[in-house]
Amino acid sequence: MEKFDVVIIGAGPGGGALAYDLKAQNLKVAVVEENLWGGTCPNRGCDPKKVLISALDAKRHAEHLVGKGIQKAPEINWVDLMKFEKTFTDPVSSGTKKGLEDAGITVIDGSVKFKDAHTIQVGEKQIQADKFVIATGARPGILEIDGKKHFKTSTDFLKMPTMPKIITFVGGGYIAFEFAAIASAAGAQVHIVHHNDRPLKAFPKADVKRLISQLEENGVQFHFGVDVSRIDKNAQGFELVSAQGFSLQTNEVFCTAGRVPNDDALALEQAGVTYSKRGIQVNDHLQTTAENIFAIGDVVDKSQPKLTPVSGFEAQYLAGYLAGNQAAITYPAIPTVVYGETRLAMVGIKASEAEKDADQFEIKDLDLTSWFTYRRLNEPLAHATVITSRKTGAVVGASLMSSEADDFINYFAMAINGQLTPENLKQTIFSYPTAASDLSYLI
Ligand SMILES: Cc1cc2nc3c(=O)[nH]c(=O)nc-3n(C[C@H](O)[C@H](O)[C@H](O)COP(=O)(O)OP(=O)(O)OC[C@H]3O[C@@H](n4cnc5c(N)ncnc54)[C@H](O)[C@@H]3O)c2cc1C
Ligand SMILES: NC(=O)c1ccc[n+]([C@@H]2O[C@H](COP(=O)([O-])OP(=O)(O)OC[C@H]3O[C@@H](n4cnc5c(N)ncnc54)[C@H](O)[C@@H]3O)[C@@H](O)[C@H]2O)c1
Repeated sequence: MEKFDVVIIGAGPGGGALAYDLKAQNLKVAVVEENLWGGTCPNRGCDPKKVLISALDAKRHAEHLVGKGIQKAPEINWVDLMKFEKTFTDPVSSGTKKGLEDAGITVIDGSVKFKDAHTIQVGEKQIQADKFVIATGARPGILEIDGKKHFKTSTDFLKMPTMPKIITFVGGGYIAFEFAAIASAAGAQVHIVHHNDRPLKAFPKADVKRLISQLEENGVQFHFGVDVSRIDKNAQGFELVSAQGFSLQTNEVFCTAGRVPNDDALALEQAGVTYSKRGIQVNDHLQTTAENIFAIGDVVDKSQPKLTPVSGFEAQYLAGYLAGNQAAITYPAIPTVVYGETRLAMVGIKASEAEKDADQFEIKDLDLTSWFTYRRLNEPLAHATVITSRKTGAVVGASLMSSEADDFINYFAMAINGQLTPENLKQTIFSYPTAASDLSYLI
């Protein structure tokens, strides 16, 4: 039976990064992957999504400048866009696997099941290790309703050969908002059906309201307070039905009501690892309830957002811990972004929390549409909410909305993590005219 120092289960951004770090410590490392090497982000998540966002950007930027130097806005050709997207996704799996192999890491294809805390089964093979790291990520969740087999998922959307005339997303989270923006820019009639009145719940209510208005102006239709209970197939496509009498006809329906951790097929009971529908339970060393088994990334039950750089941060932490650094994991302020024509980005303390402690925090709420940075693009929506500490002057939180907010939020993340004050910022010269050169007017 083959034996390793560490076996990593799952070759996504978390597992992949950890494998290189542990190999650099001269450990005998193997990675097991059951699907595409590279995991969700580069194959069926962030990266292909952002390729589609590039086409949306080109169209919307041009639209805003029609009559201001641009003659006509371009149209998105979905078939060509998909071909372009494939040039990014097609090489990922083989390239990732080869990269690991070339670094001297053992790569094994197959699904893992634990036999005990030191042994796994992969196909016919049993493999032993001193330590295991579970980095199996998450998969699209499917609502338990009649006709659920008709649901398509985010993975299907990102390889959809043609854009349907009418497209519906059930569940108003990151994926629904991002794909709705893409699909409507590509010419589809788009619906988002959400079970309550609070989509994108983690983001500030006022910002989400602005985003909804913008999407509505682009033709997206929202249906709030609707619990879809059945999907019926018919000649035109599908009918979505609720017990309260809601009915909607669509050509395709996507379940975008959250993702579920891949912790249920690993036979974790055999290894003494505690897990639930929320993910694998870990302590502040990312150690599971089995002493020699750790977990990182989207498969972990945690309060931090489940994002690629968070999986990478945990991989980096765990490599340090296994090398002997005993400190508990502490997360920096984590920026999160909803992509679309206007990005909605936030980091640090939210305005809703700061409002409760007005003695401690100052909140600036600014419409930026008339600022040079956004007026030159004739952007319809540019907004910033910035929260600073009254005591130190340091920035502690921000939420930003603009076509540049996905990049711009990173300056705020650095300012928060570095506890930068306006005085510190004055010591930096930013290139001008850029969004960053507006920083001193915002903080
Ligand atoms: C549509 C979409 C868009 C997204 N956009 C963004 C974004 O813009 N920015 C961002 O930061 N994040 C984004 N995310 C989230 C991001 O993709 C994840 O947070 C990230 O991929 C998590 O990395 P991971 O390594 O923890 O897990 P994953 O990337 O999911 O990798 C886990 C791997 O484990 C494998 N595996 C599972 N079970 C087993 C088993 N039993 N045996 C062997 N292998 C197994 C899987 O096949 C997979 O390859 C997006 C996700 C989706 C779906
Ligand atoms: N830009 C990014 O960073 C990005 C983009 C896409 C995905 N992701 C990651 O993937 C995760 C999953 O994305 P997602 O959009 O599927 O999930 P999500 O958790 O962001 O949103 C799911 C939404 O569905 C709603 N919902 C739940 N049950 C429902 C029902 N029965 N009917 C209608 N609505 C229902 C929830 O209230 C929630 O608002 C994200 O949380 C994030 O971790 C990140």
